[in-house]
Amino acid sequence: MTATAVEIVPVLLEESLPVEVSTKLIERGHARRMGHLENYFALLQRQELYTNFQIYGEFNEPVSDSQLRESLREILFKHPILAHTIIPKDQPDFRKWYQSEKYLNTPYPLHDFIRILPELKLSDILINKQQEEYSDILPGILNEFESEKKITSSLLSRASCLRVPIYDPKRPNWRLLRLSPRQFIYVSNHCCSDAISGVNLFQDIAEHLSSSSTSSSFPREDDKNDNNTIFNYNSDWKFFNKLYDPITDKIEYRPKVKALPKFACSIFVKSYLSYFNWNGLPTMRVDQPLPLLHKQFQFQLLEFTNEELNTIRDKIKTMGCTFTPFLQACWFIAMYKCGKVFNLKSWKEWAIDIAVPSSSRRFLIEEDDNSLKEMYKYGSNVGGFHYSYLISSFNIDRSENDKFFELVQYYQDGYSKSYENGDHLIGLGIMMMDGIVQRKNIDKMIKDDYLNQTRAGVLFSNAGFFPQDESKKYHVTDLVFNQAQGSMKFSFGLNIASTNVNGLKISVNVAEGTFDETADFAHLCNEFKANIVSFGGL
Ligand SMILES: CC(=O)SCCNC(=O)CCNC(=O)[C@H](O)C(C)(C)COP(=O)(O)OP(=O)(O)OC[C@H]1O[C@@H](n2cnc3c(N)ncnc32)[C@H](O)[C@@H]1OP(=O)(O)O
Repeated sequence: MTATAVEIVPVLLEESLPVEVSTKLIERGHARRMGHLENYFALLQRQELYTNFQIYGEFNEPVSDSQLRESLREILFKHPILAHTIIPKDQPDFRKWYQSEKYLNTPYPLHDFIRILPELKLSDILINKQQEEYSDILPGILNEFESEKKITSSLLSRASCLRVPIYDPKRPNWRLLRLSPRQFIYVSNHCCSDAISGVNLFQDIAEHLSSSSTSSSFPREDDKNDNNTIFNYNSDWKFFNKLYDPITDKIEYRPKVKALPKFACSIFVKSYLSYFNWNGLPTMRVDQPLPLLHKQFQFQLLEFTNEELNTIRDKIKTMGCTFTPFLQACWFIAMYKCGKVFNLKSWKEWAIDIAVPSSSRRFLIEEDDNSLKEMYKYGSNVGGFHYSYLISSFNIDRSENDKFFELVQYYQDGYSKSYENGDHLIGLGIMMMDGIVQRKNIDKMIKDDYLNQTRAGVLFSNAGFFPQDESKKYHVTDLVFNQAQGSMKFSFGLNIASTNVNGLKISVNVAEGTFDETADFAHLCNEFKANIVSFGGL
């Protein structure tokens, strides 16, 4: 990196507390500064680089507003990270401030504070009750749902444009959208939340409703029992657990110096020897007018029943593999065979990059029980690797089962190694290194890296398999995970989740301009589906 003005401006240490954060709140563990990873997701919002991710969740039974309110009350006391908001820097127009040259040219090694909200009402959570704020987008989503009564590609496409503002003094960084008495969409701007958190919220609501007795564990003061209030901090603060320490305090994301040459090589391959989406539009900020934002990605939802999922799971298990590398191989072969993605004549196009996010909770070291994993079940607790794969290795026909599973095994080995050798954390860990945090403005670094760039490969995000106990009075019957890449430089996005009730759901998206015709994207998705059917033993 070259020397820039960023390096010579003295580090600004914000020693004084913002007015919204008292020492009392900090002592109670109800306010603290964000960690490096939490700050990364906050900067994606303040620099307008990412819209949201969603988890569509369906319950077997209707869930009323009052059931929802009571469940959230219990869950939020236990997991106060769900009740947080971020406190902006003390600037009159703080949104402009975060995008000003002055801010962007100053390193801020101390990140902004989060604190538990002073009060939370169900109407702060339910988008349906925020008609005014969402007037441009909500009617379209609800009308779309009314006509189909189920989750569809075009509904996901609309939902991918929802925004959840950060730095809201009254509302947290997530919302619920009620589609019907049983069907909801969890929408998060990714601040202190990830796909697993969204799934956990649905599962915890079902768990609470299945087990709830008539008396609450957290009695309310009578006058607050207004059918809307979830909590009031002043009267309820004793019920809240402490906010956990940022996961980056528990897990070392920062790479060892000896890992850096390999990382530099991989950047070289990604930059000079890889697939680039020259036809697509360059990446842009996400604060675009809605019609333009809506057009940026095309979506397709692929569905497999639970019986089909079981067959696939059995087949890949007998081959000694897990699900993600299997799907990954099916996808790349489809990209190759559809004939419309790779420019096979270019001497520079050898590889394509793939980023696979993972839950970094796997790296938490439990002392005596599972309490740490339980504590961190909500949060932006992710890692992931970002590799390049040889395009020529994808040339496999559906008749070549052995060759196919050799490729899956190769990916599988890569996964296993990445959990041990630090590859899983290095991409995010680089921006947490002291030399960078102390000397650079991270917002600027990421913004410059993400914006106005040609898109490249694939963001392959598998939230996982979430088995449900169908004997429980309330349980989750369906999950769909969806997001658009925003300014993250990927042309293709796959977001995956499954249950043992309604099976496997894969939301695939492609950036505008990648294909000349809509039919080409449909063809790619059909190839992908046909590969899953064929190699999955269906
Ligand atoms: C907006 C955002 O939040 S982005 C981040 C979202 N993504 C995540 O959080 C990623 C969470 N997932 C993980 O961390 C995963 O471990 C990965 C993606 C790194 C690797 O996945 P895998 O190697 O497929 O599986 P993993 O070892 O976790 O799987 C456990 C089991 O579930 C199976 N499985 C995993 N995903 C699925 C699925 N979608 N459907 C069915 N079964 C699945 C595996 O095959 C494996 O089965 P087995 O125990 O019978 O062998």
